[in-house]
Amino acid sequence: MAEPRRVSFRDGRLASRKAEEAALRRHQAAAWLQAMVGSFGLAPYPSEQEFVASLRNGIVLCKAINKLQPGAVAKIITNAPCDSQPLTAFQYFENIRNFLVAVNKMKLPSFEASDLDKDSLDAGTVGKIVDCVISLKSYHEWKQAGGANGPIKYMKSPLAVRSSQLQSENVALGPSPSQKRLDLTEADADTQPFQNVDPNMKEAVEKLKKVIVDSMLSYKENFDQDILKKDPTKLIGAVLANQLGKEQLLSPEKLITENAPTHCIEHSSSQIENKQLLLQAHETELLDLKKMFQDVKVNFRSLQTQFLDDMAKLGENIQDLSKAALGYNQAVKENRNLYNMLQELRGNIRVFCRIRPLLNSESISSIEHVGSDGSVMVYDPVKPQSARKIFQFNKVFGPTTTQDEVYKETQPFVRSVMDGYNVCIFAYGQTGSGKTHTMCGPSGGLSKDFGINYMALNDLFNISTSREDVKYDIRVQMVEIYNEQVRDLLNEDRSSTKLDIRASLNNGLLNLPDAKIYPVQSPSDVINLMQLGEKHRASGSTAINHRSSRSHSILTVHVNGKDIAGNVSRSSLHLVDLAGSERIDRSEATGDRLKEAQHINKSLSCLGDVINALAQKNSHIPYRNSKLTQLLQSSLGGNAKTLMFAHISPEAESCAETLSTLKFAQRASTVELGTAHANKESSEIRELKEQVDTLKKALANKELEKSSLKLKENATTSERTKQVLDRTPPRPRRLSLENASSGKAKMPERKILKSPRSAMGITHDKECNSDGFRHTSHHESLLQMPATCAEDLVREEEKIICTVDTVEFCQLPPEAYNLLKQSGLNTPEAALCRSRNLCTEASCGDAPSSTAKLEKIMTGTAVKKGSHLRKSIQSSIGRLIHGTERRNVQHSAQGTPTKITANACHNIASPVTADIRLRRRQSLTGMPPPPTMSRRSSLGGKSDTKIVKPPVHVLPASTSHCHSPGSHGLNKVQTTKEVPKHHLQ
Ligand SMILES: Nc1ncnc2c1ncn2[C@@H]1O[C@H](COP(=O)(O)OP(=O)(O)OP(=O)(O)O)[C@@H](O)[C@H]1O
Repeated sequence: MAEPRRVSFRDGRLASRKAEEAALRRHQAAAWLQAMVGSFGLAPYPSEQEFVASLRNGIVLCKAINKLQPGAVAKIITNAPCDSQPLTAFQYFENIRNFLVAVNKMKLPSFEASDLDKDSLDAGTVGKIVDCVISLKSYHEWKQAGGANGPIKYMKSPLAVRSSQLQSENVALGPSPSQKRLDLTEADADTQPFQNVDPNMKEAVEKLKKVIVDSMLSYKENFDQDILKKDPTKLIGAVLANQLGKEQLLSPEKLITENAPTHCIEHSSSQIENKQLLLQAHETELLDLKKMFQDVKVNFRSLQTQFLDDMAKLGENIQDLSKAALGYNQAVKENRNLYNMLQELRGNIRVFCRIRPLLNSESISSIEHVGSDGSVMVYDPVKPQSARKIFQFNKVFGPTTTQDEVYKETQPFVRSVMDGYNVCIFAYGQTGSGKTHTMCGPSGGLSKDFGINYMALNDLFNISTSREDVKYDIRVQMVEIYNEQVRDLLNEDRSSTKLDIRASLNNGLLNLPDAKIYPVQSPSDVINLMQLGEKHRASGSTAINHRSSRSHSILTVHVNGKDIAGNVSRSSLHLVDLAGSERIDRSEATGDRLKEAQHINKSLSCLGDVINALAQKNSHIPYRNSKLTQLLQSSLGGNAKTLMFAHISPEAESCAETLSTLKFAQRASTVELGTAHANKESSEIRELKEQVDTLKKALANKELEKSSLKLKENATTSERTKQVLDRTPPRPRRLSLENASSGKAKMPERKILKSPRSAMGITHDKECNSDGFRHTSHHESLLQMPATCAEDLVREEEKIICTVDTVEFCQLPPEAYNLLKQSGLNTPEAALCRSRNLCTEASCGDAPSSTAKLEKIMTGTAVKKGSHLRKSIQSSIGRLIHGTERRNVQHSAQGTPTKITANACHNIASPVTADIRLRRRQSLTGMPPPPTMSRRSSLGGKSDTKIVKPPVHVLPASTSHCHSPGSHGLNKVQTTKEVPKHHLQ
C-alpha cells in the first residue's frame, strides 16, 4: 500500500520540478526579449498563457530577430498609434511567418505558426516557442562573443538550462567537440544526417532522449543514499534499463540496430557514446549533489541534536516554571484561606461585589478587569488617560454570573443561621445597579429566576428537613423603611402598617414587636409572603430605573431550633434590599419621587457614617441617626455575620457612582465586628441562666428591701428607742438587753444593708408591695407608730427578715434550690415559710439538722453538677454576693455609729448561724472560707474575730440603744414563734 503512494509522490515532485524548469526557461526567454526590444508589459515570471499572448502578434519576435540580424524580417506589421483597430489574425500570421522564415534561415530551432494560436496551447508547444527564443538568445550571446569558437550552441533540455551558466562561459570559447557531442540539443550539422534517416529511427532517438532526461530528473529528485552509493555507470545503466524496460523499448544500440538502416548505425553509436558521456557528466553532478547532501545531512544532524538539546532545556524550564506556578497558586490559596480565617476571627464585614451586565449595548463599560481573586479594575472611559483603580473584595461577580453562582457563595452564611448565628445580608449600590435583582430576582421576585431571599429560605427548609434530631420553627417578617417610617409589608390592613422600634426586654436588641410574623412551612409559603411583601413595597419609575425601589426592605427570618436533648438555638437572618442612592439630576425625580430620594440618600449617608465610625473604631457610633441604622445596629456592630453585596453599574456614565460605591464597600470591609457567636444553649445552661436571672432579681429585691429597712430604721430609731426606754423600768430594760444578747445568739443571721440605692425606696416600694410586703405603708406608719404598736412592728420585722432569708435561700445552687422546690417549696409563700422555718430551726438550736440537710443538698449538687457549669454559676453568684458585701463593707466603713452597731450585731451571730452562713456561702461560691475567718476576712478584710467583740462588753453606752431595735426585732421574731410576749415589754 505504501509503494503506490511513494510513486505518486515522486511523480508529483517530478511534474512540479518540470514545471519549475519550464517557468525558469520562460523567465530567461522573457528577460532576454525585454532586454532586446525593451519592456512590452510582460511579467518577469510569465505564465505560459501570458508568454504566448505577448508573442502572438509576432511583433516582439520580429523586432528581436531584427536586432540579431538586422533586416531578417523585412517588414514588421505593427499597430500604428493612431490606429485603434487590433491586428487581424492574418496580419499576425504575416509577422510570425516572416519570423519563422528568418529563424529557419539561421538554422535555429523553430516552431509552427499555429503554436501561437491560443486554442492549441499546451506545455509542449509553449516549450517549443521558449526553446526558439532561448536559441535566439544563445545565438545572440555567441554572436556577441565574436562567433569565433564554432557554431552557436543553444539549449533545449532543462538540464542544459541548469548548466547554462557554465555553457555561457563556454560560449565565449566556443563549444569543444566533446561538448558538442555531449549536448543533447545540438542542432548543428551533426544532427543533419538524422533528418534524412528513417522517421522511425528519428522517433526512437527522440524517445530515448526523453527517457534519459526524465530518468535523470526523476533520479535527481528522488535520489537516496543507496542510489548514490551505486557505481554511477551501473546506475545510469540501471536507469536506462529501467526506463527502457518501462517504455518497452529496446536498448539504444539494439533499437538503432534493429530500426535504423545500416548507414545510420555508425552515427547512432556515436550518439550513444555522446549520451554516455553526458551521463557521466551527470554522474559527476550527482556526486557533487551527494556531497552536498552529505553536508546538508551533517548540518541537519547537528541542528537536530541542537534542537533536541534545546527542547530538553525548554522542557526543564517549563517544568520549573510549572512547579513555580503551582507553588505560587498554592501560596495564593493559602494566603486566601489565612486571610479568610483572619477575617472570620476578626468578624469583618464580608463584601462581595456584583457587576450587572450592560443594559444598553451601545454603552462602554467602565470595568476593565474582573479578577478571580476578588479584584476589580475600574477606569473612566470618558477620560481614558485617568488612572485605573483597583479594588479588592472577598469576591467579585462579573456581568455574566448567574443567580445560582451568586447564591453558591452566599450559602455558607445562610446555613450558619441554622447553627444559631445571626446573619445579615444586605445589598448596597446606586439605583438600577441590580440590588433587587440579586436579593429578590428579576421583576422583584415575581419571576422564576429567584434571588437570594427565596433561595436562602428554600435552603433553610432543606436543612431543617434533613436534620431529624432538631426541630426548627421558621418565621418570617418583612418590613420596609419608607421616608423614615418603618412599615409592615405583610400586614394586609394597609391603614395600620406603621411600626415602632423598641428594645427587647430579653436581649436589649432593637426589634419590631408589632410587626406581623408568619410561621412558614414550605418554600411556597415563602413565595406567597414575599410576593405579598413586594406588592406592598413602595416602588416607582425614575429616569434610571423604570421599577426603582423607593424604600429599604428588610426580610427577617427567625429560626428557633430545639434538639432532642433540649438544647435550643435562636437566630435570625436579615435579608436587606436597600433603596439605591441616586443623583437627582440623573434620576430626574420630582414631587414624591424627590422626597423619597432625599430620604433614601439621607439614610444611606447615615449608614455611611456608621460604617465610617465602625471602621475608625470610634467610641460613639451614630446608630440613632436613622431608622435604617437603628434596625441594622445588631448586624453592624453586634456578634452577627454580616455580608454586604456592593452592586455596580458598568456604564461609563455611572463611573462616578461606581467609584463611590466601591470606596464605600472597601471601607465597610475593614469594619471588624468581632467573632460571631452562635446563640446556642444547652438545656442545662439555659436553666442555669434562668436561675441566675431569678437570683439577680431576688438580689435586687433584697437590696431594695434593705435600703427601705435602713430608711425605716433611721427614721424611727431614735423615736422608738426613746419610747422603749421611757416605758421600760431599769430592771426589765437590763433584762431586755441581756435577753437580747442571749436571744441574739439564737437568731439567724440578719444583714443590715446600707445600700446607696436606699434613695430609690419610694420607687421600689411598689415592687416590694407586689411581693406582698407593705414597706411603704409600714415606713409611713413607723413614723407615727405609738409604742403600743410594737407588735405590728415585730410582724413587719419578721417579714423583712423572712424576705432576707428568702433571698438568701434563692441564692442556693440550682440543684439545692430545685430539691427544695421539689419538697413542696415552689411558691414564694412556701419559700417564705420554709425560710422562716429554717430560721426558726436554726434559732431553736436545730442547726445541725438544717446544716446536715444543706450539706446533703450540697453534696448531691457537687456530684451531679459538671464542674465547669458549676464553676461558672458559682462564680457569677459569688460575684453577686461579693459585690453586695463589698458595698456593705464600704458602707460600714463610711457609715454612722448606728450602722457600726448594726454590723457589730450582725457579727455576733451565734456559732450555729455563722456555720450555716459559711456553708451556704461555700456552696454558692465554691470558695471554702478559712476556718478562722469570717466572710469579710475572706473578701480581703480583716478577720471578724479581731474586730468583733461581744456587744455587751464593747458597745459604748451611747450606741447600745441603737442595737435595741434590732434586738427587739430579732427577739420579736423569736417571740412570735417561741418567746413570750412580755419579753418585748
Ligand atoms: N445581574 C443582572 N443580570 C441581568 N439583568 C440585571 C442584573 N442586575 C440587574 N439587572 C436589571 O437591571 C435593572 C435594574 O435592576 P434592579 O431593579 O434590581 O436595580 P436596583 O439596584 O434594585 O435599583 P433601585 O435601587 O432603583 O431599586 C432591572 O431591569 C434588572 O432586571
